[in-house]
Amino acid sequence: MAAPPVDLKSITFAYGAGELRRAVLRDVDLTIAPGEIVLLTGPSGSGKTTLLTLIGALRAMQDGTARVLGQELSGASEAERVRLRRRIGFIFQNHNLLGFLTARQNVAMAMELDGGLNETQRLKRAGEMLEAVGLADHAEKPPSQLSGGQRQRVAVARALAGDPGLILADEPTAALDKVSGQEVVHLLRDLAKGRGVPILLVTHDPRILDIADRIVAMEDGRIVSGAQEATVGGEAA
Ligand SMILES: Nc1ncnc2c1ncn2[C@@H]1O[C@H](COP(=O)(O)OP(=O)(O)OP(=O)(O)O)[C@@H](O)[C@H]1O
Repeated sequence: MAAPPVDLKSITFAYGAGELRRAVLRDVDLTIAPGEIVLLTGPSGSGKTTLLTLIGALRAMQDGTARVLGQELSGASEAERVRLRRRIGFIFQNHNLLGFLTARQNVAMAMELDGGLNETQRLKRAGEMLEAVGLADHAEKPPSQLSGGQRQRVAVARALAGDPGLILADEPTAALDKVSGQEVVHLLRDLAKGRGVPILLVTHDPRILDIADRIVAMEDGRIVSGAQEATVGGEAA
């Protein structure tokens, strides 16, 4: 069986030092299987975003071991973390598109670090990705001329454009109405499933739980349900 793209063991993390030190993750174990879509839920402050940023190599680990796309994060250098980040597609609540670039240029930018393509090829591939998210007619517009749902679809296209091994999404529907939010996550699910890319998505939004293969619930820095992947073809864990 292929190695899991995400394999966390005994992750413990605290912010602050000395008397201000506060544990926000306690002994977290989590495995995500190839192609699996996992939703991470739980009350505000339970540690979801902190866990996502550790997996995304956006902050340094403290205790425990985390293997993400084959890279061990415990003791990893900044250069190793940067290399890993380039292999991950990130989607955030407020889309993080650059206002002075068109939708197509925003998507193409995600491929700049992947030296394999020249600019013409990147812009062509960006156009194909925008078509895949239903925005072929909007490719030359800046984000300010797009609706919230359209912007988030550009963010989906951008996250997938670099052929990532993993997608990490933090509240991608928080700023969207029900219909736009569902459209965005269904699109994300279909594109990721078609490519076999696993997704870890943090959400408070009960309207999108149906896209999940598994729902992981956190409370006060611990996973309280869903830590084990479902056994494919066997009984669920
Ligand atoms: N940079 C930081 N410095 C200090 N404390 C932090 C920092 N970031 C988060 N925290 C605290 O850590 C705890 C966990 O935060 P985190 O953002 O991981 O939770 P969350 O489950 O994602 O919450 P939400 O659903 O509100 O986004 C919270 O109590 C938060 O106040």
